[in-house]
Amino acid sequence: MIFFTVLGAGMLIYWGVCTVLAFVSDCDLELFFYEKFGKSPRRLKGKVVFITGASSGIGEFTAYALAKFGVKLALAARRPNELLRVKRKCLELSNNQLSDHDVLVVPMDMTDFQSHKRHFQYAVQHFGHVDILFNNAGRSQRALWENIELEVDKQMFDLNVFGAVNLSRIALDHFNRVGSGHIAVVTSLAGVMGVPYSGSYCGTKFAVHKLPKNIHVTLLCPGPTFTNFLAESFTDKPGEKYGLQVQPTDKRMTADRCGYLNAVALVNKTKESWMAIRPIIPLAYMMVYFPILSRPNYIYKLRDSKNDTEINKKD
Ligand SMILES: NC(=O)c1ccc[n+]([C@@H]2O[C@H](COP(=O)([O-])OP(=O)(O)OC[C@H]3O[C@@H](n4cnc5c(N)ncnc54)[C@H](O)[C@@H]3O)[C@@H](O)[C@H]2O)c1
Repeated sequence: MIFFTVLGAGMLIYWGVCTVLAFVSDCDLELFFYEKFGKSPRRLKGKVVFITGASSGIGEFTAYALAKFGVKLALAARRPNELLRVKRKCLELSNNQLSDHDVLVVPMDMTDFQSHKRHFQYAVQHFGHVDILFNNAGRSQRALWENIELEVDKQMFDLNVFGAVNLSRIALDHFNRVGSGHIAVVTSLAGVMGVPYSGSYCGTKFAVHKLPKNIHVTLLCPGPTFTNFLAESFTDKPGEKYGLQVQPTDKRMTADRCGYLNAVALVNKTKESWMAIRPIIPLAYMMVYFPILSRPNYIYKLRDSKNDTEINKKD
């Protein structure tokens, strides 16, 4: 009995501290601690990181955050010109820590699974090895779940889930051979708690939270971030893009800040890190610790049972 009382009190204190700190910080308690007192991303200098979706948004800014600390990079995405632009900026930001040879451009489509091995091997041959695979390429969605055509679900799972799964298996084979390695996956807070109008997207993000963990895996869960995300989002129809540009007045984390927090999470090898502007993190803590709050059915039931009582009273 005493054991459970102490355990309960401990959990309440932990939850309280997390929630209070989350109101003053833009990330979860563990990442908040590591940013202040943990290892600096400087320690990643000389490591090789393979980043997918490096041509824009979170992938691009994570590449910049790492380049500033002298991390060697394989930049993968579909558009070679955009990757070359990111490469030039990485070299500039590295302040002479990186040479042209240290930033490799790898044009590839994540849904062309047959090509994954060839592209990953290209980076391995170029650098001699890869230390970290940073699975980031992905697209969101804006659509009412009941209207989504199955083809859209399939395309989304191909990109957000099977692309990362297939490439991670190839990387794992390499990591097993060289005896070390680290896989990171940019999922989302939408993989921690459901968000409206993004049914299949949440499904893809929850799915990658369940990757097997026989190697160190870091799950990175950003909330809303300034990127091309909404412009590129799937809708309910195959081939359509949502096409909404985020506005400077929108409340979102900058991709620059998100990229830096990703670098902190990588060097400190966190298991799961959340990052978002206030007050999304305390909300996430509440949803995770009190999941009943995220079940609208429960609220409806409460309302219905109140109505029933009132009807019964009238009867
Ligand atoms: N922006 C947000 O608010 C937000 C929030 C949570 C999670 N995320 C996640 O962050 C990741 C990056 O998204 P972003 O916000 O930077 O969006 P973005 O559209 O700016 O970047 C997506 C990147 O993925 C690449 N990509 C898309 N399809 C590809 C394909 N078939 N093959 C290879 N590369 C492909 C794009 O070229 C681009 O480089 C995604 O996994 C997304 O789910 C974003």
